[in-house]
Amino acid sequence: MTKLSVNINKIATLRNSRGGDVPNVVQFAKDAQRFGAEGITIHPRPDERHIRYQDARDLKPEVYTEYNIEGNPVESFLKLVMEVKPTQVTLVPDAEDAITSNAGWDTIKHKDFLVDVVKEFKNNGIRTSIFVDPVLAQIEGAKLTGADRIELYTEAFAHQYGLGNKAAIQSYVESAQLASELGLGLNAGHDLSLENIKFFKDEIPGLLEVSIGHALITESLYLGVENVIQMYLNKLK
Ligand SMILES: CC(=O)[C@@H](O)[C@H](O)COP(=O)(O)O
Ligand SMILES: NCC(=O)COP(=O)(O)O
Repeated sequence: MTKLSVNINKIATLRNSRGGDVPNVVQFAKDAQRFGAEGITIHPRPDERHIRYQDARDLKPEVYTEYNIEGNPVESFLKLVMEVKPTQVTLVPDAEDAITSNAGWDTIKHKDFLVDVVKEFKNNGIRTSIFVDPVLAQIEGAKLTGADRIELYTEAFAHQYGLGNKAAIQSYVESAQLASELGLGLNAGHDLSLENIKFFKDEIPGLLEVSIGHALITESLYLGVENVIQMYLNKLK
């Protein structure tokens, strides 16, 4: 059984584009859970260009499924996560100006830093996950940080799958097998979609959770737009 955690960054992006509070991210999270989402993921960035730190606090009492906060553990992020105490924190090594996440951790180079951060989160009862590329040495490194889980960075898989290259799954299968041998839980995310999720899930053993945002919101627009246009036309008769 693989849990679906809905990443609501894009809802905040839409809200911020107009000022005001439409769409309301807390209401969206409540509705997403009502519709079956098994978790809510947010990825606050230091510039707060989509999810804001205050959103993370406002969501806390309303997220009764798994609450997953992702981000680079800079000082302000550490403080926020300690205050909000989500179910899980996913550590992602984003550069400040990155448009979106574009790489997993170098868990070997940053081992000492990650060990300290993971220990602090675990001491506060927060499950920890490390965002990594499907590279065996990096997964061994993630194990040495003391993290509970890894999140496999699936951008490369999604891109190759879209080009018809299903063999791109191989490094993810091997990564999943190693994670299982090492006793690491397995999450995955980035650019997963209705097009590629079934294949990914079927091929990857022990997949505990996927977090999906960009495609899920885009697909929701396309799958909903016909209905909404008809509703407007009915009101304009
Ligand atoms: C870690 C990951 O792959 C996602 O959290 C992704 O980075 C979403 O962030 P943006 O919504 O800022 O693209
Ligand atoms: N951890 C990945 C995530 O939360 C969503 O990434 P994406 O679906 O927006 O690419």
